Amino acid sequence: MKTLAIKNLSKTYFDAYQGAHVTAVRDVSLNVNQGEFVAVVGPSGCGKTTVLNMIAGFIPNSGGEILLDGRAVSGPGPERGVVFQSHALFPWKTVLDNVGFGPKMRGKPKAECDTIAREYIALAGLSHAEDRYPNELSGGMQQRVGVARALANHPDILLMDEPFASVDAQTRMTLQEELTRIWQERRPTILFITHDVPEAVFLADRVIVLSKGTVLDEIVIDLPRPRVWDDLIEDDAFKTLSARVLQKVRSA
Ligand SMILES: Nc1ncnc2c1ncn2[C@@H]1O[C@H](COP(=O)(O)OP(=O)(O)OP(=O)(O)O)[C@@H](O)[C@H]1O
Repeated sequence: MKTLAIKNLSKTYFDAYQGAHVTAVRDVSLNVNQGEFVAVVGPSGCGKTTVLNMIAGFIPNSGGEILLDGRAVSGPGPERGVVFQSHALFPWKTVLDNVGFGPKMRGKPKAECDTIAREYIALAGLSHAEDRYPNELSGGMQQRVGVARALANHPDILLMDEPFASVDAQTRMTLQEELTRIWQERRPTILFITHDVPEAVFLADRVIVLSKGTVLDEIVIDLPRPRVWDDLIEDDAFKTLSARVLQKVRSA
């Protein structure tokens, strides 16, 4: 069982403007079990991205520990796939080569990279666009490529930092539905950061509310799957859970 276990994690930055240390994350403990979809919500500045960046290994932690499958995280690694708001695709590579980049880096021959890439491109509903370049794609399509590229690496965990924040509301809802479909088909372990409460409740099995750098509450989302907006938007259980999470975030 490949569990992400975070224990008493903390992060202190030196803020050059204030000329002082600021604590961005304090004493955060949380687990994400294999195949689970966990969302972290909280107001701006509560430390969401800092937590994700430490798990990704992009920045060192100041205290506590991060264990993936029992091993301490030190630096970035292919077993942790990351999807950001800005998709960071290679502009000079086609969709096929963007998605096949991870397998290529792992030394796989070109034909195998293409086969793996095509599988995930199809999963993301982009088979018709595999020869296109990123600047020929809409924002929503670019984000789908980012998800496919991360999954093609077969990561133990997918770390997603506000991946749908820069697309329009309609596309965002479609991407949320697609992500839950992909999750149900493949069951990747996902830690999803967002400040959008309905998004967190729609996607996750569990929502963790972060406040001022620490865990305020954890709410189990026991809504049935598959989840589609047409069913949930007026669903009483969805509304009640969203209101509960929102209340926590507002009290944060
Ligand atoms: N490199 C840095 N140097 C100094 N302070 C930082 C740095 N990065 C983040 N901080 C501070 O740490 C705190 C947490 O920031 P973080 O970006 O993790 O929050 P967030 O919850 O992701 O916010 P948002 O939703 O606005 O992205 C904030 O007070 C921020 O100003």
